[in-house]
Amino acid sequence: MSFAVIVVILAVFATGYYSWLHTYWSRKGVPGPRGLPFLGSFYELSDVKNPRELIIRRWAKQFGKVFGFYEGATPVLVVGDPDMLQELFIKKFENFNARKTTNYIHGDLESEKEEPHINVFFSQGRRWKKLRAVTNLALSVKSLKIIHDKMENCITCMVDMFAKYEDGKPFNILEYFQELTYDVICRTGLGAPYSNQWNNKDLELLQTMENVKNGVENPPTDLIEILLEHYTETLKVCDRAERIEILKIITGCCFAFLAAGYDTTANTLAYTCYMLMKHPEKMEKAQKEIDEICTSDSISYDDMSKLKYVDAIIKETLRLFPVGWFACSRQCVTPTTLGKYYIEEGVRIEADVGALHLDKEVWGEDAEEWFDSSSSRNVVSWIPFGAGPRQCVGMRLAYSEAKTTLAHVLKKYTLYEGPETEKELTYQGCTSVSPIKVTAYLKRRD
Ligand code: HEM
Repeated sequence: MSFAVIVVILAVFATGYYSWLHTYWSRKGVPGPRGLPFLGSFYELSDVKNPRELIIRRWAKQFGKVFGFYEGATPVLVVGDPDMLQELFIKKFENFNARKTTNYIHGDLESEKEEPHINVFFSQGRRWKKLRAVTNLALSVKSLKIIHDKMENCITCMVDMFAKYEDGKPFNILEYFQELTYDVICRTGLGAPYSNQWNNKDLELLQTMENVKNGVENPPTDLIEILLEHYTETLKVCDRAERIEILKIITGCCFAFLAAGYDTTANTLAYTCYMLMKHPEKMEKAQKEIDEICTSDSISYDDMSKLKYVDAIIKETLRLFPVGWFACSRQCVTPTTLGKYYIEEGVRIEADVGALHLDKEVWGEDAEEWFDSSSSRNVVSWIPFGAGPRQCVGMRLAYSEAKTTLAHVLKKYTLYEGPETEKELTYQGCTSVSPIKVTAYLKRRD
């Protein structure tokens, strides 16, 4: 048999096998797009100019609350049904404790001898439990109170820069929030010594790395130091291998904070300001609350915690613009059923956060409106931070940062919509989606 004939036979077999793999969902009676041979919908969902979330929204309209597609040969189930999501995130957490990911890139996600890039976001099983415990500690209320002043300092730096727009010039407020949230993570998380907004090429982390080597003597002032303090006693007595393990855990945490906490919070702030500009009466109500509670120049952690109306508008913004949608996923680690479907190991599940947050059965006929508060009977009908034991560990930091920022901005300025403000937002990004621009105008209040 000639070489060419062997190649043709192999190609036919491979195509047949992959086509059969792509009948996984239809064999279970689940609708959905089959996509391209071999690739499934992988290619379509990786187009930066055509955000993934918009494609999922289109498919949901076509196929309903539960549908399946393929990433290469791997089946992915998209679920917008609250009861099935409750099973996925909470009741059957042990069967679905892994995040949907591509093991080819991230290596062994569970063992203690994993490759170095593993962090709490990607890990699974025992490894995740260990990393999550450390991350919980770093982002506890106690830690947030420790870092509050530094965070507030980054915010006032940003608000000071707004002075150049007091003459009514339009500006892209999203860019400022991106600079801010990056700055906040660098200063409160990674040990950068001062604010470096709009000039952050050289993040001075060397001092922190020295601290990592030596252990810290003074009380901690940022998240790296809080983690180091946690390990101080162990670092004094442990051997080199353990020390390296601890360093890997700390750098993994820092990487996760940076990757997960930067764009998400910046986008949330930009969307909230956009909605406030469209609803000046709600901005006024927020300003009234801020004026009543935040009576001194500085806004303390306790003042921030009392801002109930500001809290409600952020939550409601996250319902309409669920910026962390891409992260709301799981992978099956032990076969089980989900709803009426039997799910094998390795199958990936994504929550259809967009459909869930706009579900008229849950939110009413006017689900697409921006209300003053988000409340629903079902615990998994509002999941901008995910749900269950793997819910976003940075949620409290995100709220505290977003609320303190809004309070400082709105205490000093009124934002308003002008001729260049986007009538409709346009989006970019593939996995995580951001508005391209949010053009704001501001007016000093005093
Ligand atoms: C508005 C801002 C934010 C949103 C909407 C958001 C959303 C999410 C979502 C949806 C998940 C997945 C949850 C799940 O699987 O159930 C997640 C996980 C995570 N987020 Fe956030 N996040 C935000 C801010 C932050 C911040 C500020 C940090 C840290 C500095 C952070 C750190 C993490 C980490 C480490 C995980 C992985 C948790 C785990 O797997 O155990 N996030 N986030």
